[in-house]
Amino acid sequence: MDNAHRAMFRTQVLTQGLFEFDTKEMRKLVDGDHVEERDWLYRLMNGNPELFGVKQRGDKMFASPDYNQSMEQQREITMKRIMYMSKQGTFDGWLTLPAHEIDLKKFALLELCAAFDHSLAIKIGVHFLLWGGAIQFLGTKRHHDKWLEVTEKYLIIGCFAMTELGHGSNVRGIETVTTYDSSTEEFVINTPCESAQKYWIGGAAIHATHTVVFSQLEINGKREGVHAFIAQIRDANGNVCPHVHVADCGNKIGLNGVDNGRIWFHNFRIPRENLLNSVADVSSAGHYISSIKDPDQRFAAFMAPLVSGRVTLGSGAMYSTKVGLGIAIRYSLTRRAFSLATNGPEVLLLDYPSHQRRLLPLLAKTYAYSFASNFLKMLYLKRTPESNKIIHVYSSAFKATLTWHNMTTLQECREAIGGQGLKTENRVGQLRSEFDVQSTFEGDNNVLMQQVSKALLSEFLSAKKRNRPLSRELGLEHMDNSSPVIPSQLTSSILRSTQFQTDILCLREGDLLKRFAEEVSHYQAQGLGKEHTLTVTYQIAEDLGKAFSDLEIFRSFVEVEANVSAGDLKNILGLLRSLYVMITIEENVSFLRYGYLSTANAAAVRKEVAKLCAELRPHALALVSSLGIDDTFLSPLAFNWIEANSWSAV
Ligand SMILES: Cc1cc2nc3c(=O)[nH]c(=O)nc-3n(C[C@H](O)[C@H](O)[C@H](O)COP(=O)(O)OP(=O)(O)OC[C@H]3O[C@@H](n4cnc5c(N)ncnc54)[C@H](O)[C@@H]3O)c2cc1C
Repeated sequence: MDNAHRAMFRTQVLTQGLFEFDTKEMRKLVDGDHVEERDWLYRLMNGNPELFGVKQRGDKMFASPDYNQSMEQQREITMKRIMYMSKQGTFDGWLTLPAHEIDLKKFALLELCAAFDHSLAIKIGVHFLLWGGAIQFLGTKRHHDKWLEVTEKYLIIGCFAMTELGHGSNVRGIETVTTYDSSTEEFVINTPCESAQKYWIGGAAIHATHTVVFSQLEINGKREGVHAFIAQIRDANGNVCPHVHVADCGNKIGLNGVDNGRIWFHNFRIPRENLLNSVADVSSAGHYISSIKDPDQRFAAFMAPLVSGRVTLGSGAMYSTKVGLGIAIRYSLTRRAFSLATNGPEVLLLDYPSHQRRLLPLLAKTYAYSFASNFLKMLYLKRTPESNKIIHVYSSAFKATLTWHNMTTLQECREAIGGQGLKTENRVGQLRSEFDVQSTFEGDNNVLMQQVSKALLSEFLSAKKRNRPLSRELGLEHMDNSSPVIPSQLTSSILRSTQFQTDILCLREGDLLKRFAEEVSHYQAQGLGKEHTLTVTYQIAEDLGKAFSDLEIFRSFVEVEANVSAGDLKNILGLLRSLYVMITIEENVSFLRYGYLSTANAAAVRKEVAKLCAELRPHALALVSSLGIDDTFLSPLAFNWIEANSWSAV
């Protein structure tokens, strides 16, 4: 490489800002916890070049799966990586230590796995969080003693069979049926029709030896609703057990390292003890017993294992978003295109205001969403039986918002790096395919958002009926006061104030919740049933779900900032928060639709977005360096891409 090119990579990447903040301190805020353990896992992966695809490109090393391998090869190497990580102690204590000691570490390491490869994270997640979580949350001592340790050591491999061909989001509608035979004290599981075949079950096609089967329980001809059972589907030699049929779901648009499969059961018998019985049990004589009498509450209790999955999907999505932004923003600091004057130097991509507008708001959102995801993990960690409903609302809203953001960001990053985005080596486009599935699994995003609005409505109506204050846990207490008033003329300093930002987001949420309640009551007065009413009011419900999510994400940002003392770090956080709020307002038409902003004020917000982007531009490199992604997980495009593409490197 000639000297001119060398200088290009040295000087442009080191563009200095007006002030400098401590990138290590920022990383601690973004990661939230277990920074050293995350670095330990980076070292573990980078230390096994063959298994983790670590290769030299130019003057740097990069670790990445080879997505050009066949589906079979990708599955095999994913399993090998897991077994290697297991041997190195990565999963020690994941199911046997008390939750408050291990959960955050578990989540931290899963985030790292997601940044390396989604299949790796999902395959581990299915085994530990879905299968293992079902045993933990739905089982009792007899199941914990028998299954948790062997699961943690990978002596068995678990999967989670909930979805069927005919029913996904509507779990209550599943058709697999389990009856009880008191003469042998066994349950008998059956797939009564083709739409009842279990579908998409991660691990079922090849590796899983055991599964949790979700099924309708029928006792003495009476349907007791969905229950969960343990079933061994393969023997120690990997042969499928009698009375079970398994088929492969085949190639997917991404996530081919996970062996998703289909399962049918034909008079498949399991011992009575295999019913996961923390919620309900069947006596040896065949009597159904449950301390939860309300079928709705009983069903909700069976959905508990899905919550931890939702918590980690959001945080894992943020990690792959950071990889995309790390690559695209670093590239935009070294790549030039066109000059603004004849014979003038070509302009760096990130010096174009339009390029800043494409990437920097996504970066600000990623900071905001990372703080929100850390908040959610703490909420989950401190859970009590009473807080389950609240966690369900937050995890649903954040899972949807964060995974949607992940897709938008990866697509924008793929376009921002131009033609290089097509090269699998550059990761961004591939990550987009690998993570696409997140918006529909572990709760379809649209369905989850409906549940958020429903929960807010039910809290609002219940508080009104009982004449009590609105829930602080859901952050609705602001509605007990009069609605905030937005200044008629918004200046830059007002727009950047936390007071204005709080007011506008609260105004929107409060107003939408009241409008939603009014619309629902209007339709009910016309004689429409409760469920039907909720389907025709979907537009306002959709706006409300987003409003709740945006406000709570903003609040988690403010909380992080409050714990940082005055100085450069706080200054940069202030800019990021303001950009997060401005872009949220700019992108959501609801602020104009319902009149929370005048058109003049909406124009002021738009101008502020551009101003904030320009102010953040000098900090772009420091901001992506603080995201906690090891250089090896980026791609040659993020560094010296000329060297990596030189003739000598071919
Ligand atoms: C790669 C992969 C791995 C998976 N792994 C597992 C696994 O290990 N175990 C497991 O049990 N499952 C697994 N799943 C299944 C996954 O959880 C389901 O795909 C998901 O729950 C959605 O169900 P569905 O595909 O039947 O879609 P549906 O629920 O039928 O949804 C289809 C569409 O209808 C919309 N819709 C649904 N209900 C409503 C409504 N009330 N109002 C308006 N619109 C609605 C949805 O928004 C969606 O756009 C996996 C799926 C994939 C693709």
